[in-house]
Amino acid sequence: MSLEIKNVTKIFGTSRKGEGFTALDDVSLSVKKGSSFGLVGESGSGKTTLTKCILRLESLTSGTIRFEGKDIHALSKAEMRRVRARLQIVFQDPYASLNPRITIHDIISEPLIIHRETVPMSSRQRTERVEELLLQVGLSREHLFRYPHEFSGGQRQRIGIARALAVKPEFLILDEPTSALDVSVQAEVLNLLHRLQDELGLTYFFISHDLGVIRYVCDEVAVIYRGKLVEQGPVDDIFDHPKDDYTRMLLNAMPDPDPDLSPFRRVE
Ligand SMILES: Nc1ncnc2c1ncn2[C@@H]1O[C@H](COP(=O)(O)OP(=O)(O)OP(=O)(O)O)[C@@H](O)[C@H]1O
Repeated sequence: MSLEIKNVTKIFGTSRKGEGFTALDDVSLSVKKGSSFGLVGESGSGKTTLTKCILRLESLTSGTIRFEGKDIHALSKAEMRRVRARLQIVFQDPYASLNPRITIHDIISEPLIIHRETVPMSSRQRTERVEELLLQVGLSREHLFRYPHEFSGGQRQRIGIARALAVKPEFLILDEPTSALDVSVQAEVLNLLHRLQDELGLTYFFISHDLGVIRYVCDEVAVIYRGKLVEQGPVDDIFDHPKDDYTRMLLNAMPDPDPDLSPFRRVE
């Protein structure tokens, strides 16, 4: 198993009297190596909190999170640094997540510099790696020394993906990676993610409030509502035979439940 989350509870602002806000309530899920696991839920349901707990940016109130068998919240700082190199994140907003003042070369090089102990490289090797990554995500060498404002939203998200792949991670957290993009551009980025998963054997933890995207990308899905997982299982089972009222409500609110009519058709 790549990622195993067991009975995770996160309570914010616990006082001595034990009061607080329960953002995650006894959440358990497992992500198989090489699969795409979708986490779907409306705004405020706890998706970001769970991501932060996986990345150890938030502590847990109780429960465990294991990445490749290692208890993330029990690792030393040095061990956690090594885990972080294998577990990267692509952020929702490709406009906000790229520093406008530095070149694409420097943006994509950043993780290679941060993780230089784990992945030692000369500056020449770094530039070669950045060039290779640009080609991998459908950009080219001539983009190396340009700045983020010279790119479209879809191209910026490709740069964000290249940055996440720089240190050759096994696991990508994709936090609403296409929700800031136009629908036609979303499909391109999703097709790119599919191709990269096949080529590089990546495992995806895909966060979205968009069920169309989840159905297109994921093998398994968990539905989160007010910090609780209300339903989880293979995507087709959950979409075709939802058991929970909240899942049914989400599916009914979906504008286009027929995947054959979806703009997210896979381009082989
Ligand atoms: N540091 C914090 N202190 C107190 N409450 C918090 C904190 N962080 C998040 N919360 C609360 O936890 C709940 C879950 O928030 P979270 O950001 O995880 O939701 P989300 O599903 O990611 O939403 P969105 O899709 O809007 O990003 C929200 O009610 C939020 O107000």
